[in-house]
Amino acid sequence: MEKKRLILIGNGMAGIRTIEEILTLMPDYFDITVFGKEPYPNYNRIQLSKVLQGDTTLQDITLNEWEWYEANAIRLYPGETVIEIDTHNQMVSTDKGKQMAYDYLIIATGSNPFMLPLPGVDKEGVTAFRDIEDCEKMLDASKHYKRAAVIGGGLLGLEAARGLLNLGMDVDVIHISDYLMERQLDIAAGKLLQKELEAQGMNFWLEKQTAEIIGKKRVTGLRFSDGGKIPVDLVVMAVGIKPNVQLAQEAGIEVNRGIVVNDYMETSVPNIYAVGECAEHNGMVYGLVAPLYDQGKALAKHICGMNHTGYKGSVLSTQLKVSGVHVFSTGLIHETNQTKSIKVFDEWRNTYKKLLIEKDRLVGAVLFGDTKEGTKLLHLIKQGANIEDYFESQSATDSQESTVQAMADDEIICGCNGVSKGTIVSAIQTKGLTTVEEVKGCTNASRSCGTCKSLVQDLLTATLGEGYEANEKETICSCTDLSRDEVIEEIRTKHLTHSKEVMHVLGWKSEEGCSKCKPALNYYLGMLYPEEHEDERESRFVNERLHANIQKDGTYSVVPRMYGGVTNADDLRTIADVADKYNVGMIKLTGGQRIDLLGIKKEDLPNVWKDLGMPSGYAYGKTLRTVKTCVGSQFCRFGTQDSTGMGIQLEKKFEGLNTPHKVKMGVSACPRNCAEGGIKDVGIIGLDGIWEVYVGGNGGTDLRKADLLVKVKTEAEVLEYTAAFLQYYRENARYLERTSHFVERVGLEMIQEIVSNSELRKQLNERMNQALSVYKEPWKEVMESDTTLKQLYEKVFVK
Ligand SMILES: Cc1cc2nc3c(=O)[nH]c(=O)nc-3n(C[C@H](O)[C@H](O)[C@H](O)COP(=O)(O)OP(=O)(O)OC[C@H]3O[C@@H](n4cnc5c(N)ncnc54)[C@H](O)[C@@H]3O)c2cc1C
Ligand SMILES: NC(=O)c1ccc[n+]([C@@H]2O[C@H](COP(=O)([O-])OP(=O)(O)OC[C@H]3O[C@@H](n4cnc5c(N)ncnc54)[C@H](O)[C@@H]3O)[C@@H](O)[C@H]2O)c1
Ligand code: SF4
Ligand code: FES
Repeated sequence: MEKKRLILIGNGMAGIRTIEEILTLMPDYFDITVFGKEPYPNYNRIQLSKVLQGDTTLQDITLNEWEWYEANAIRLYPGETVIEIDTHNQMVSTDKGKQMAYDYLIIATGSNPFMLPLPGVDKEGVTAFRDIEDCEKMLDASKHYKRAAVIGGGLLGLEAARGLLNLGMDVDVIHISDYLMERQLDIAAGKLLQKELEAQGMNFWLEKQTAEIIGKKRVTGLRFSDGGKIPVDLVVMAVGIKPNVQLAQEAGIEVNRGIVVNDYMETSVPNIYAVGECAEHNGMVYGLVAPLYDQGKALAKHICGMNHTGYKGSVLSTQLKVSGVHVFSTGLIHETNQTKSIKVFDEWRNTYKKLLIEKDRLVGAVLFGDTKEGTKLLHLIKQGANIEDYFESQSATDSQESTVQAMADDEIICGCNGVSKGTIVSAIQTKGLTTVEEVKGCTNASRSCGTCKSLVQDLLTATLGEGYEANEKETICSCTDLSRDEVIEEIRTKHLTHSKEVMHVLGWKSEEGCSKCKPALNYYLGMLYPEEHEDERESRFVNERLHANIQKDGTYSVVPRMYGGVTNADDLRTIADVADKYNVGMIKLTGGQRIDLLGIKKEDLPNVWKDLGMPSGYAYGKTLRTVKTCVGSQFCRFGTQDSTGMGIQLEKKFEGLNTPHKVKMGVSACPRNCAEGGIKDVGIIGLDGIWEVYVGGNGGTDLRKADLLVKVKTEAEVLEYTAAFLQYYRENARYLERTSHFVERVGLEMIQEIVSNSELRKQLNERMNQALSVYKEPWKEVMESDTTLKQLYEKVFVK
């Protein structure tokens, strides 16, 4: 049988999902051609926010690799735009002069960002946030400019603003309404959200209309309709989207706001369908993937000739993808004459919940601070459930794991992809799935925004029991299917010594690797072969390459080593002279008892180091940072041991050691613990005649109290046990895993068992000494290399 010719216009999320559904139903029925304006395979547009926020990379957001099109015999024309549809002859024409006939045509052209028609909107530095190109523009601008303005305080604007903050920019958000996300939240939640985002560093201008974008060639500022002005170097327009309907309109297809479709996604012209953000169903145009995927499912069934009831519209739910902020809304947001509401505001926990009820039926919900109930509420609203059903369902306990256990089989776990608990559990059981990645591949759950990932994990745990965690395989990154342990094993057995070699021999999917695997491989190779492996500086993060911390304004900070936090008058005088000579912007004492010189120009760095004549404090690296000490027995009347001396010994021994993540230490001489060892990676407390060694503490975002590893009698033993712990951590932690997470993952008992075994401890110490033996002071090394000086610091160094 001759295959039917199916053409898809738009290689985006809704169109390709429809093709996937069609392939599942009738893999060999159509001869498929896809035209995509963007020069990429189908990627996850949703994740652009995460790319901007630094949580993932552009390489990692591809949904369907080139090989997928090939394997499914799909002819893909990337970077090619369809410019005309001839509905009479059933042909399409492209901007590259191609003409192609179809039996069926699907239009999935998505939306265009709405750009306010302001004077100056075409200036350099003004961008939308819709595609990879926009994302790259922002990433690039953040390297050269400081001040960003986002126009529009909706979902997109706030996610963009968070990304720009993460990129080191100052961010103003200009919003037309009197509170944020007014289309998705009520005023109470909107105000709580504003407070939270202000605490994160965003600056808001509410009830403001932008009147003009100022600047010559490039934007330099914004003028508001009330006459006020603000200076900016980058403007991101996020004031909504417009369905991309021009092509359909010109072809005579019925268009209202979007391309008008019926329940089967049929347009007004036979054999032409529309799906996604460009389609209008029952007067609704949707801008979230969940309804678009439902449309795709309905269209696939229809085009494959299956019996079905068609698409009936969707109940929407939204979540903001900004870390540290939990907001959710679904169904009706605002009270009406017919609704009654339940509102709970917990000022102490900073949470807010509003439920809207119409004739005893739950019709809407807004959550702030705690969104655990989101999926359940969405499900109940979709079902048209009675409010009593909700109260009954609340009898489940608060823990998330028991939340999934208490869910009914038809409850939705992944809102974006419409995947129910029953589907996931059955796939785990019948297909032997053991990881989130496998569940994603098999059911699509967690394939879009990713917010349901933890629920999928809970379902795996609930279904597989204790065995799940042991089974979960986390690959290093999407360049490989191998886990960290597998890669290390292969490096060891095949004696691979360079990252490129590892990627080549182990069949990396991308030749160059990505920002996740490159520094990780460099670390693993250095850890395995400290003497043989030559550090691959180019794969390190910028601060480590330059041996200084880059600051918001593009200058650097310099922190010289100050062993145990002890200094002297000569060193202080030298530091003062350097500060004067190089116009240091600020001299600041750090939390780790050192002196930070801030505001130094990149080209001055080598000369600053030379004039200081002190070793690098490594305030920028994945290595030992500081050893904070208390004054101890020498001066303090409570001191039982020489904590300062002990700290200096530790710092001198372990300085420059490459570790999976930064390592901080603290040494105190009595339980008052003035050096705060309880929140350090290694904390030492001196008591009468003994030293306690604590590990795995953290004082940062994931606050964790350190665990007591061992009690010893001598300073030599402190050094020996610390070395054994650190070497065990170096050899077994994942790259970028802090000791706090490592200790939790591996378990304190296991670590105690290893380091208390004298033979294993001896071996760990030997390997540690080998690693330490190759240490070279980095600032000195840079100053001795003309090539590095020229390549990295751009100015000839005065030797
Ligand atoms: C930064 C960001 C974050 C988001 N976050 C979320 C989220 O968390 N949750 C959520 O549900 N939704 C989110 N969305 C919205 C979601 O991405 C969209 O709803 C979804 O991508 C729409 O899919 P679509 O296929 O209709 O359109 P698109 O994905 O835009 O695909 C349309 C494609 O068609 C191409 N095209 C257009 N005209 C032509 C032509 N004439 N010829 C050939 N090709 C053409 C376009 O270039 C585009 O590649 C987000 C959007 C953005 C921009
Ligand atoms: N987490 C998510 O689900 C997510 C994230 C990003 C984007 N998206 C989707 O992408 C699309 C675009 O998002 P969006 O935030 O641009 O659309 P939106 O329509 O949700 O929000 C636009 C916001 O801009 C404001 N605005 C309008 N005109 C303005 C003006 N002149 N000055 C200042 N503010 C003005 C509006 O009041 C509104 O709050 C939407 O469909 C959205 O659902 C979803
Ligand atoms: S920890 Fe104890 S010994 Fe050290 S400074 Fe504080 S009180 Fe004194
Ligand atoms: S809820 Fe978005 S991917 Fe599952």
